Amino acid sequence: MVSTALQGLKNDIIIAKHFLALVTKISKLYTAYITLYAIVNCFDTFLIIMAPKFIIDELLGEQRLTVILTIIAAIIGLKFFLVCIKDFLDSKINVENLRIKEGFNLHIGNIIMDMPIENIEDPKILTLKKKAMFPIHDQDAIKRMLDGLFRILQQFIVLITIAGLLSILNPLLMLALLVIVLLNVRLLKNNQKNLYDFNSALAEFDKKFDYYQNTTTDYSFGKDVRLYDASNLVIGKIHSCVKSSIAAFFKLDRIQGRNNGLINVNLQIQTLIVYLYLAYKVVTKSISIADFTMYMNAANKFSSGLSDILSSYNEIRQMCRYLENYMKLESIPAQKCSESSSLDMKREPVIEVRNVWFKYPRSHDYILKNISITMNPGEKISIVGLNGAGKTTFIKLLLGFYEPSKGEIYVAGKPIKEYNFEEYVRLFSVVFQDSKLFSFSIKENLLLNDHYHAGSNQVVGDILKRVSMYDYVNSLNNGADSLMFKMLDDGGVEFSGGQNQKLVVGRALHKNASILILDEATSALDPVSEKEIDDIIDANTQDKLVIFISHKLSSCQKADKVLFFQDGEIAESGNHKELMELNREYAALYRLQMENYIA
Ligand SMILES: Nc1ncnc2c1ncn2[C@@H]1O[C@H](COP(=O)(O)OP(=O)(O)OP(=O)(O)O)[C@@H](O)[C@H]1O
Repeated sequence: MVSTALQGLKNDIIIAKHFLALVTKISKLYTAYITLYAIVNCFDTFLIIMAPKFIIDELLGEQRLTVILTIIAAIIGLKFFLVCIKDFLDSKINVENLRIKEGFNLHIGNIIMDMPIENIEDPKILTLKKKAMFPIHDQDAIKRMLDGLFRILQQFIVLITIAGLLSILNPLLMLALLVIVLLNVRLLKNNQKNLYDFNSALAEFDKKFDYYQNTTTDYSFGKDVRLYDASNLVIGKIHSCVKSSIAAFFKLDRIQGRNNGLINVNLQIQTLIVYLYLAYKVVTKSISIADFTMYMNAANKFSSGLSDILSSYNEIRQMCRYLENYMKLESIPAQKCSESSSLDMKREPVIEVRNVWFKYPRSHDYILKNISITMNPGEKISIVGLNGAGKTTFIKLLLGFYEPSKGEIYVAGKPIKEYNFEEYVRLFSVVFQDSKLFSFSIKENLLLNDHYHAGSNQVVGDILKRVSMYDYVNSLNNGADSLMFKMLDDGGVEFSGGQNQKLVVGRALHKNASILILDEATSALDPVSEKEIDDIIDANTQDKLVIFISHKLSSCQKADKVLFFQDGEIAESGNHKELMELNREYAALYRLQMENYIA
């Protein structure tokens, strides 16, 4: 039991130290301001305890007007000085607190951007992200933890002084105060445990609520919601989510209310004990009226100080529980590992897929089964198959987003996992059907990090010409500097699905990587644009390995190799002619598609 408690304490110290170090890295001044605040608060407390004694002593003693006025002036002056310092520190701490929040946002953003894609798709990681960010955004966890640490420091100084004062009067009185404080701490601890459980449950509700809410406001969902009359279903899900979170809130409120009531009763009992004891001391002339006031203040400050230390500690523990999730998220290794070997640029990036099996994390069934294939530079490879056959999954493995469950993929003679990820993905230009454009300018979207470079306007012009968008973009008021989409600015430009896809293809061609992957890249294009883009791709990728996934089997005719995926396996492979002669599934599907076109 004791060792578990010690282990818990050790854990909390590690967490607190970690966050203190992170905070100091973001803002060096924050800890300095908050320490100064704690020291000023100590002075304030001593002033509250001692000041009345001096006045009352003089009032009940010699009653010298000048002395009384001097004491009052000194107290007011000192109090004013302390308040000014506290106000000054408060404003500084608030500013630094904002800086720290932003710093943590940036930190978490970097962690997520560096995370392997498989983690970003993982619902458990999404919940962990929610749980990690919730306390920082909604609970002010960092500030509360640091406040707690410095409150403990402050109260510790105060308590040692008061404990000495009260022990001289009567050690038993101190013991009684200690017992009541401990009872209250237990109740507070119970409150905090319930609050933690509640907030953990709330993160789950929040994740669902955000998703459902998004379906009501996101334009891309909006179309389907209206067309398929799904609004009742979505609203029903929001209602049930809200109902569950309200029920959890009521439960929390009931427990907190009961505990807070008991804490108040204990506090009243404590006040009664101290009043009775000090009154007895005054009646028996053991202490003066001024001493009565001073001891009364000291006793109040002692119990409130001790409660504060213990509740601060509980608060720190609770914040540590919250922040553990943040540390768990931080501990997820980034996609790249720096000691990985470099790509040998002199070697041709031949891809050899050797007996690869794959299932998604936490899934039972293999999505890819015993895939083996070699792909050489300059080859045009078409991957086809019915929905769900595993085509995109295969691409995700090639890109190193996921590692095979069994088998290995070699590129330029080395397993993918031995490469530095950032360097490895430079080999690929990829266009997915749902590739994203950002709400940035057209130029930034096309060039990304290269948009700062000199001559970037010329480069953008060339890209736009290649994808037949030059005239259209030039006709816009701000040309290639026009902001895309209206999310951030009403003046943003909204392109059609096909135009967006042309820009995505332009971005991929500009990257000029050795391997081009097109996953249904031209599915949103009209026949004229599709032919244009196909020609552009053909003209720009002569020496490159091009892998394209398409449901239009006619596109396979120009491929050097067609891989027909069926239930996660390469069921047929060869060129179009060979597969037609084989006269199996591919040939049947091809004929079916041709008949449909003719019909
Ligand atoms: N992130 C994921 N987690 C778990 N299963 C997944 C995930 N992504 C895809 N799957 C499953 O893997 C299987 C293959 O999906 P994949 O997207 O690779 O098929 P596809 O051949 O590209 O299909 P389509 O032609 O419809 O695009 C599907 O059954 C799908 O449900």
